[in-house]
Amino acid sequence: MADNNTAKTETSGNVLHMQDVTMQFGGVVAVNGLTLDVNEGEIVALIGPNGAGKTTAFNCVTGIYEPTYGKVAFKGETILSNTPKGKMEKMYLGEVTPTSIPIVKNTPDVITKKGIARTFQNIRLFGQLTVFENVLIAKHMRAKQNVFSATLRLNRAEEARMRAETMALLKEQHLDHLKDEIASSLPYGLQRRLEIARALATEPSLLLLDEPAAGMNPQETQELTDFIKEIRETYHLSIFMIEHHMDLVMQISDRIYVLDFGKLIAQGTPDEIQNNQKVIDAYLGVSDDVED
Ligand SMILES: Nc1ncnc2c1ncn2[C@@H]1O[C@H](COP(=O)(O)OP(=O)(O)OP(=O)(O)O)[C@@H](O)[C@H]1O
Repeated sequence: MADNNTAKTETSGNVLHMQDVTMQFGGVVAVNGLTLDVNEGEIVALIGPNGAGKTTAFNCVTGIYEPTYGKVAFKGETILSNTPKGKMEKMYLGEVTPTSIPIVKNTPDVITKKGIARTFQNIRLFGQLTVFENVLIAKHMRAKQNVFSATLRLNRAEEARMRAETMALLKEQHLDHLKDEIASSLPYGLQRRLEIARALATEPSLLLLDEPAAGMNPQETQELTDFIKEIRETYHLSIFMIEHHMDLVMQISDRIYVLDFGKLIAQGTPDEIQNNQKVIDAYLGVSDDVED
């Protein structure tokens, strides 16, 4: 694989490029040679049966995991890149044969500052803080540019600016009337909305949503579908989303990637994916005893 740290990806307007990303835990290859792209302004879904490796793939983009092998580039800059070393060189079970590529490491906070934000499968708000405080903390995260400003108190003007921006964001998200509510006291659907607002506070250009419709009823899911389309336009976002609600996925995705047992088994438009036999088999589970 030709590579260097600053190489631009081939696709113009490419926001996220994952190349041969492999994540191995002991003897389990959770993600196996995953290559995919998210281009500017796209909504791209990553789907697949339970345990297919979707969340692990997200964790490899946001720096929670250091991939065992492969590269992740954001707007043409390699943000994570690794090749098996030491014991893993012998244990490696990935499908792509590793080559010697430069090692690039970045922690999740650095990756967030570069412009990638995410939400989690299990909502991770600061439950005991207010709606306002949850978003303000994310603003602070964006503002802290280095260790000095992170350890010194911010000046009053900057604090006031961040508070004003937090309020403006809550208004845009129609959450301003709830600003003093304790986050954990909100209904589930609103907690999800708040988690997205908090992600937006870091001013991302790529937003990763991990099962945003989990636990929602059909009406809430439809509202969320409209909401995701709306924030893509308002904030000029590219969106990469894991989701099990197929109605939502088929309605809003420009393109879909399908994982099964860590490997990409299909990619295409919603129409192409719906009619793909490999995808249908993966979801239904092909079994030898179905004829009985
Ligand atoms: N930290 C870890 N240590 C060991 N194995 C792990 C770890 N994280 C994930 N796995 C394994 O990797 C595989 C993929 O898990 P992952 O959670 O990424 O799947 P998923 O597609 O997101 O599933 P779901 O749709 O149920 O959320 C599973 O077999 C899982 O048990």
